[in-house]
Amino acid sequence: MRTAIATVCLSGTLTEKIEAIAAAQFKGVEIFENDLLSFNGTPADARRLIEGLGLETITFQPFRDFEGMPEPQRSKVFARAERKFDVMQELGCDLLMVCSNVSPDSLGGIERAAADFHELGERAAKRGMRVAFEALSWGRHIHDYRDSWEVVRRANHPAVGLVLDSFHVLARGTDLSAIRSIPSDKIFLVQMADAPRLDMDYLSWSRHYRCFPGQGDLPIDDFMDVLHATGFDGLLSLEIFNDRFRAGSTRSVAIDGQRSLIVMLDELRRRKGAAPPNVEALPPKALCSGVEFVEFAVDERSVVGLEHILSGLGFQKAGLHRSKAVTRWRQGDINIVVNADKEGFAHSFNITHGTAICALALRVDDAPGTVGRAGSLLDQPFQQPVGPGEMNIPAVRGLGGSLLYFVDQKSGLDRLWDVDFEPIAADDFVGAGLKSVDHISQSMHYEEMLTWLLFYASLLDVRKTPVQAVIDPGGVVQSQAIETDDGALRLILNSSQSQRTLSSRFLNELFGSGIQHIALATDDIFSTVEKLKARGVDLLPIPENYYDDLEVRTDLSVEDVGQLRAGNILYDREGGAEYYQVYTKTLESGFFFEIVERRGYQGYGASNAPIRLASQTRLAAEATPSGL
Ligand SMILES: O=C(O)c1ccc(O)c(O)c1
Ligand SMILES: [Mg+2]
Repeated sequence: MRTAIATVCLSGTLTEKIEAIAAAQFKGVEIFENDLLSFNGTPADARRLIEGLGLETITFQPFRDFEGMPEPQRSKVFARAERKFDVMQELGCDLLMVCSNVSPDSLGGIERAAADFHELGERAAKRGMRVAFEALSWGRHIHDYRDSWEVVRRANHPAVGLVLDSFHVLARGTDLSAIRSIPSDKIFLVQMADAPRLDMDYLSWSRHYRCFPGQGDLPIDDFMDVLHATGFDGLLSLEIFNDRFRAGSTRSVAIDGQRSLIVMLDELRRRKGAAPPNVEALPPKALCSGVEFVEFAVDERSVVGLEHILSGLGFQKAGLHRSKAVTRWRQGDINIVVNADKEGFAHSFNITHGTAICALALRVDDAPGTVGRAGSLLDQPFQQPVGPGEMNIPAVRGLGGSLLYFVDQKSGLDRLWDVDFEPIAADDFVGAGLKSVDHISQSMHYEEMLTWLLFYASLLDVRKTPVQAVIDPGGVVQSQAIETDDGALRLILNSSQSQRTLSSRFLNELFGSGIQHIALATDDIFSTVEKLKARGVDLLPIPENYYDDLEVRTDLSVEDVGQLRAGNILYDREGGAEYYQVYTKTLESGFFFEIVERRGYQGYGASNAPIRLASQTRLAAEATPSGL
């Protein structure tokens, strides 16, 4: 299998795209015609650029509106093809990709199209070239791979082959079984693209929403299984048209592409017990059983405020780091590390971002295996010097330059609290009933959302939930959860295109993407809220109207609603399952805590989010001097 990526996937100029593609360790590239037309140099210059970086141009595309044209257009189309062969010769590319005709002038008929392709094959072969035919899902006469294959079959020419594009095949829900009987040597190119499930016309869906395999909802694995059944071992290339990719980081999107292919082929290997040659076997996805700790980077000033909040929430100072200005705060199964050291990663993070979460540690089944997998997925490993006798906890770089640590039992990494910390005796410790980290909510730039989705989903054994649009007073926030089947790990990714949402404002405050809030779980929200109040914790006030509505919307008694109202507790229900949420007021840095109680409930209270966001926005406006 030779993998490649189309230049159309990436932002930037042709030069930037080619450099990013080479840096992401691709060996092949599809040159999208517009990238060549806008390149300030000859095709031979482009060839030097491409080949100079060790890349090969696997195809030049698209050649449009070719088959089934009546005269005089037909002759013109062939003349145009000859000109493109000239360009390809200079470019060093031997495969022209032709997509099915969309012109209203084109005539239907498989036989007519096959005759056109036979002639094009003759012309290509004379120059040592080949042509490959793709059925666009919105093609005028040909929009089904079974028809494009019939055209190729009847063209009956060694220089004429088929393109299978997973988007066009899967978007239409075409039966995949016919792929099994296509001779693999007639499949000249496979283009891979996933997409979210959207109800819209094929063209708009394809041109704006495609994404890398695994980032969307299409049954990519079914497609790969039938392709595998043909014995296909040829060119497999990513072809993504996506507005976010066009605005995103050229380099990181190229790496995402490579990462998506590595995972997709490894999954194929796992399902089939074998894979096409040259496909590397990865360690399995990490089984994550929870969050071991959350680490805050603070300075001398902010440490006081944070520790005050932590005590208010019922945390106890449980350990002092043996060699650094770092403390462990603990309650139930939750560990919060407060890092005020003047050296090292947390300090640098604090200088750049202010008081913020600089690291997250996950409990996994096999920490060395997880970092091994991360390495194969082109994640960025992280190392910093450790003190004598201290534990070296493996980590990779995560969102916004923060760290993601992995702790396991197998390697003894879970002994870190005894090894690295001097315990502080707990005398009269009474917590607030907080048990575990329920979920962690991260805000990021809109263009990065698919990057981090893939980052987590490629490394960890998690599933993603459908994207929700949440209404903030300043705009719409896209929100997506990534979770383990048992809910031991729940991460929320948030992003918005508006600059005025709290999510975007947090990014500005933090100077980057990061964790905006952590939800902690209790088994008794009412008792926890009582304890927090007694400790003077300021909770986010919720408007009266919300509780009035709860009285009529649910069958909760007036007393029940009164209790919710008194505690500023939000409530949601899914069938018989119930969810309770309460929020601390937002800290200076834009960060806040949430406390939740789940009674069989699996969601995140999406219907309450606009109420909470409006309250937070109102409070933020009151706190900001008007400037008048
Ligand atoms: O959107 C298009 O026109 C287009 C062009 C070339 C392709 O390979 C494709 O899948 C779509
Ligand atoms: Mg295509």
